[in-house]
Amino acid sequence: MGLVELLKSHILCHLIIGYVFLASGLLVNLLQLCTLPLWWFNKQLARTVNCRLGYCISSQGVALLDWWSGTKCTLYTDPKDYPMYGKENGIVVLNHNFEVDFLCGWSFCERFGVLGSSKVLVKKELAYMPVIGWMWYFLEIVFCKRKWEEDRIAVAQSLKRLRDYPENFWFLLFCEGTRFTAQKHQISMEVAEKKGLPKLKHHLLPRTKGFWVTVQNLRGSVVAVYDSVLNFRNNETPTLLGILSGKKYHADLYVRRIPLESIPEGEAECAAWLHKLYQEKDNFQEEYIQTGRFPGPIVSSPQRPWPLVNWLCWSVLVLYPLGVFLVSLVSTGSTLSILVSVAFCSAASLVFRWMIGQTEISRGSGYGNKGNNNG
Ligand SMILES: CCCCC/C=C\C/C=C\CCCCCCCC(=O)SCCNC(=O)CCNC(=O)[C@H](O)C(C)(C)COP(=O)(O)OP(=O)(O)OC[C@H]1O[C@@H](n2cnc3c(N)ncnc32)[C@H](O)[C@@H]1OP(=O)(O)O
Ligand SMILES: CCCCCCCCCCCCCCCCCC(=O)OC[C@@H](O)COP(=O)(O)O
Repeated sequence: MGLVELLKSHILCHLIIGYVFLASGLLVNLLQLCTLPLWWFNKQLARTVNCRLGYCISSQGVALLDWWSGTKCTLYTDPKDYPMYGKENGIVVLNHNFEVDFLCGWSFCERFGVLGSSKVLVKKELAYMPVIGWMWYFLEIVFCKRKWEEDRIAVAQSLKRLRDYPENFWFLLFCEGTRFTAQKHQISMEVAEKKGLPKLKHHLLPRTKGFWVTVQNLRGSVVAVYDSVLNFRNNETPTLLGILSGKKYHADLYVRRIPLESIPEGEAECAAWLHKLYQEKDNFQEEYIQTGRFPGPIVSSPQRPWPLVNWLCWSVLVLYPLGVFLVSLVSTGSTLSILVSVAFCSAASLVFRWMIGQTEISRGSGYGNKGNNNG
């Protein structure tokens, strides 16, 4: 292991990265709070400002993936569709097998200039997470309880609000509703069998209501569905802790652009369309596993330097006062103030570790497990 690798895997580096993320993130949350009065005077300006502020947080995740761990993300897509990416609103339908799929998603959003404005249908539990969850309130992210009876009105209302959004956005949908595990897969295939649907090998059976309600409510504002399939080379299953330790992975993403007008309007027809899409996605995954590649050509989608620049700026901004504080603490501080500072740092480290834990499939919810549809 080289010196740089050793350094990247050192806990002190992780603590510094965690501190920069939490301190800058909470500062940005505070700035977002300050934009509240602006919503009354100029809603569109408030939204644009919040997109920029949100970028300050989510691009740190991209910097971690692209620049710190050096993970490569390769795009397979039709070159004819490529110029449209980032220039129109799209619904992204992605498989949900990996703990860092959201980071790869963010990385592609960044490359196409839609990171600050990117949206997702996300479980309500994540709304309470400091920094990310609080940022999402101001970005008008759509939250769901994964209980259709309670979600149907609220989700439709949140979606309707996005119709006049001033920035181009990608709306991410994990139609499987939860991360892939062997047990959830087995149970969802029992449901598929009962419904007379073909079995899927690499996906859970998609939940169709969220997709239908999204397509219905964003019609006219969203132009296309981006059917996306993500996998990692060498059968790797990357983790956020691995990325934090500087481990390099290689992601491959296949994107297929499907015009929204080709999707049926009726609920049953739309559900059937989605089930067919998942059978095709399953075939693409099988092809990847057999051949190590997705169909179609590789299109170069270069990284931009802005996530790194943003990260360095925030690091200077929050590490400098920390340094000054630590020097004065050591030189003039009482034992009590040193103890209080140590306790505070330990609590912040625990919060950071807890946030990372939210990405871990082994700590995932029981939703989709037997007798626990909504756990
Ligand atoms: C590549 C570019 C990427 C771009 C990235 C862009 C943006 C990035 C932005 C942010 C990144 C951050 C990422 C954060 C990640 C976190 C994401 C999540 O939180 S995923 C979880 C939340 N999302 C969803 O659940 C979406 C999918 N779910 C739905 O659509 C649901 O329908 C619902 C609207 C949530 C409602 O949930 P409910 O449980 O009530 O579902 P249903 O009514 O659909 O369920 C009943 C239905 O399902 C059948 N059933 C029962 N058991 C199962 C089972 N195990 N598997 C499948 N189906 C099952 C049951 O028979 C019912 O069937 P029917 O509909 O016929 O009645
Ligand atoms: C410098 C930059 C540092 C960045 C460090 C980032 C620190 C930690 C940030 C955590 C951010 C987490 C935000 C997204 C969490 C995504 C978790 C996820 O994918 O949710 C799963 C749900 O879909 C389904 O849940 P399950 O039913 O599978 O359970």
